[in-house]
Amino acid sequence: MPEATAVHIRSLRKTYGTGFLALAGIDLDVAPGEFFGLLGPNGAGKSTLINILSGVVHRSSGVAEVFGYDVERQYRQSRQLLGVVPQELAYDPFFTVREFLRWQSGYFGLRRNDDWIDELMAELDLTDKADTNLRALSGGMKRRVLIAQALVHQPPVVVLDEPTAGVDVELRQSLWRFVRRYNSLGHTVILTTHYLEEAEELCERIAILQHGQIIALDRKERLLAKNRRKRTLTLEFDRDPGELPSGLNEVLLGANGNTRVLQVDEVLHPMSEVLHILQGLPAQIIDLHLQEPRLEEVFTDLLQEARSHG
Ligand SMILES: Nc1ncnc2c1ncn2[C@@H]1O[C@H](COP(=O)(O)OP(=O)(O)OP(=O)(O)O)[C@@H](O)[C@H]1O
Repeated sequence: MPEATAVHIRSLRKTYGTGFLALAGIDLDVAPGEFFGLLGPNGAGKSTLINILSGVVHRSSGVAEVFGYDVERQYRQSRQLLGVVPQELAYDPFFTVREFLRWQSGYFGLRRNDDWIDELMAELDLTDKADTNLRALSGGMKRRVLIAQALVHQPPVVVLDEPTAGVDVELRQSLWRFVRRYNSLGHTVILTTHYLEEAEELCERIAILQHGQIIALDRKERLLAKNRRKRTLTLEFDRDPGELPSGLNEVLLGANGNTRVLQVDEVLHPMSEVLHILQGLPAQIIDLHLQEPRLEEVFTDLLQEARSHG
């Protein structure tokens, strides 16, 4: 296997037959062993990008490689190194879970793969469904099978396309435990999700895609820090503080009894200044809570910014 980045993408463009430009020149490198998040609103181009990597969609131009293998010219090699968990099964084969996983192993030229299949089923809590027909499985169980089938050949890169959409909390957490463990073994994980808290919890680096372009790409902490301007300050007073002094009244998000919630901008409202203003009030602060921005807010801000510049 050539020494290379796990996924290497340069000037990648995709125009669909309708003339619609779904990817407008993407540059992206994902390092081996990384847990990478690909975020973006509906229609941003995430699935198009993933489908190009897995050879389902043809690119219009540009470079797309998995460990140095071109996704089209060296399809067999690149596909062997990639496991893709689709949003759903395109078809419902008349197979039991075990048969399906064996059949999928055969696709990758693996004839004796039962040890790994057993391990996968155990890890994904599928063991007691091994002989159940796929058509008889619940949606959640099918999700597990989708993950298992993407990993039958133990690919060094696994791409999960919104794998937890519509999945209950318990299953989501067990899936994440499993994916985390797979990543900790040194495998690369690329995740697309609409659950930002999920990306925030799992991913080391995040790209935000909009209208087929990357509008932000950075380590999660830096993405959060760069946008660490607006923090939410919740104040509890010993009595109703009435109207807040000017300078703070403008950033009041909400008021309830003796509680006031402010959205403070780190630059415009340094905390020392805010506290100084508040000390001038007759009401005393008895509790105070400062919340840093979540990825959710950063995401919304970035999309709005990109829209206003676009
Ligand atoms: N086969 C196709 N023909 C024409 N347009 C397409 C085709 N597939 C996707 N598109 C368009 O390309 C754009 C990007 O779609 P894509 O599915 O890649 O987005 P996405 O980011 O994965 O969205 P979602 O979060 O909804 O899955 C969308 O506007 C979509 O309508």
